[in-house]
Amino acid sequence: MAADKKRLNVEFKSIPESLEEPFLKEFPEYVEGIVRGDPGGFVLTPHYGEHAEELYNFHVRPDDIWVLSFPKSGTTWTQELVWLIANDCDFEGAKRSLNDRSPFLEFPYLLPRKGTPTYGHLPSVEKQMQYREELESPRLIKTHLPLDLLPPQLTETCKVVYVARNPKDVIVSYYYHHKLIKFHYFDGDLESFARWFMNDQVWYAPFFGQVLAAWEKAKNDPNVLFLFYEDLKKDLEGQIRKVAQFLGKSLTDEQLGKLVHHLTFENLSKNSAVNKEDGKKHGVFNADGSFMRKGETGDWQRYFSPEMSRQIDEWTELNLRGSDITFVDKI
Ligand SMILES: Nc1ncnc2c1ncn2[C@@H]1O[C@H](COP(=O)(O)OS(=O)(=O)O)[C@@H](OP(=O)(O)O)[C@H]1O
Repeated sequence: MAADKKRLNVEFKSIPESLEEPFLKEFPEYVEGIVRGDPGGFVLTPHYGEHAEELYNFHVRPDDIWVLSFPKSGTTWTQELVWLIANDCDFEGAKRSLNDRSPFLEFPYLLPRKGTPTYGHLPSVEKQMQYREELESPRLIKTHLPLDLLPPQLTETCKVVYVARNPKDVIVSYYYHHKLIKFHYFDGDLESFARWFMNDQVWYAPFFGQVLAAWEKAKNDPNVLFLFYEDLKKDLEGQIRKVAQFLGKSLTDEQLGKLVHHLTFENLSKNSAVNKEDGKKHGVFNADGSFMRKGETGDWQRYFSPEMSRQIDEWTELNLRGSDITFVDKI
C-alpha cells in the first residue's frame, strides 16, 4: 500500500445470522457470511469488505456533491433534486439515466463475485469503479455507507447531503425492496423483516448508527446538509430552496416551479431516467413490484399491527435516548 493511503482501522468478521441467508445459500462463495465491521458495527457484504480500504481512499474532488442515506430513505429523490440544482436545471441533460449521472459508490462491490445472470448486463466491476473516478465534474455520488467508512476528509473537501426517513416507513420500503430485487431471495413476511431490521441483521444496519452520526456531524459542519424525507413530502418547494442555498445556487421562480413539478412522486415515478423500471428489463427486479412504490409518509400504518408498532417505538426510543433528533411518523 502506498504511503499516502489511509488505513481503515476496521476489522471484518462474520455475524452468525442475517436476513440474507437465502442469498448466501444461492452464492456459496459468500459462505463466510455477511460481515460486520468491528468496532464500527455495520453489516456489509464480504465482497465489500475486501474493498473497504479502497473506498476509504476514494479520491474526493472539491466540487463533488455526495448524497448519503440509509437505504429507502429518499435517496433517489434527493439525487435527482441535487443533480438538477447543481446542473442549473438542465432538464434536457436529466433525460440521461440517473444511475449514469449519479453513480452508487459501492454498488459494484455488493454484487456476487461471480456475477449473476441478472447482472450480466453490467460492465465489469473494474470498469464501473473507473467510471466513478473519471466522471466529469461536478460529480454527484450516492452511497449508503456510514460516514465512518467513507474518505475521512470527505466533508472537509466537498458538500454532502444526508437524507433520513422515519424508521417505520424505511422498514416497509426496505421490505418491499427485498421482495422486488431477485437476488435477495427473501420470502419472509413483514413482521419477520422488521425483526431482522431491529436486530441489525440487514445490509447497512444499524439504522440509527449511521443516521445519528450524520445528524451530529451536520450540527457543526457547514458542508453537511441534513434533510428529512417527511419535509420533502410536506414542503418540497421549501426544501428545494434550502438545497439551492446550501449549494450556492439561485433559482428563478420559473425554475423553482419546474423543479417542484418534475420532482413530485407522480411525475418522478413515471420518469424512466429515474424510476429504475429498466431493472425489470434486465431481470434484476421481479415483474410484480416497482422501485417507485408509493412514495408516502405514514404508509406503515397500513401494515403494522399495534403490537408491532409499539415494539418499533420502543426500539426507536431506546436508540434515540440522549439525541435531539425527531422523526415524524406521519404527516
Ligand atoms: N418523488 C418522490 N416522492 C416521494 N417518495 C419518493 C419519490 N421518489 C422516490 N420516492 C420513494 O423513496 C423510496 C426509495 O428510497 P431510496 O431512493 O432511498 O431507495 S434506495 O435505497 O436508493 O434503493 C421509495 O419509497 P416507498 O414508495 O415507500 O417504497 C420511493 O417510492
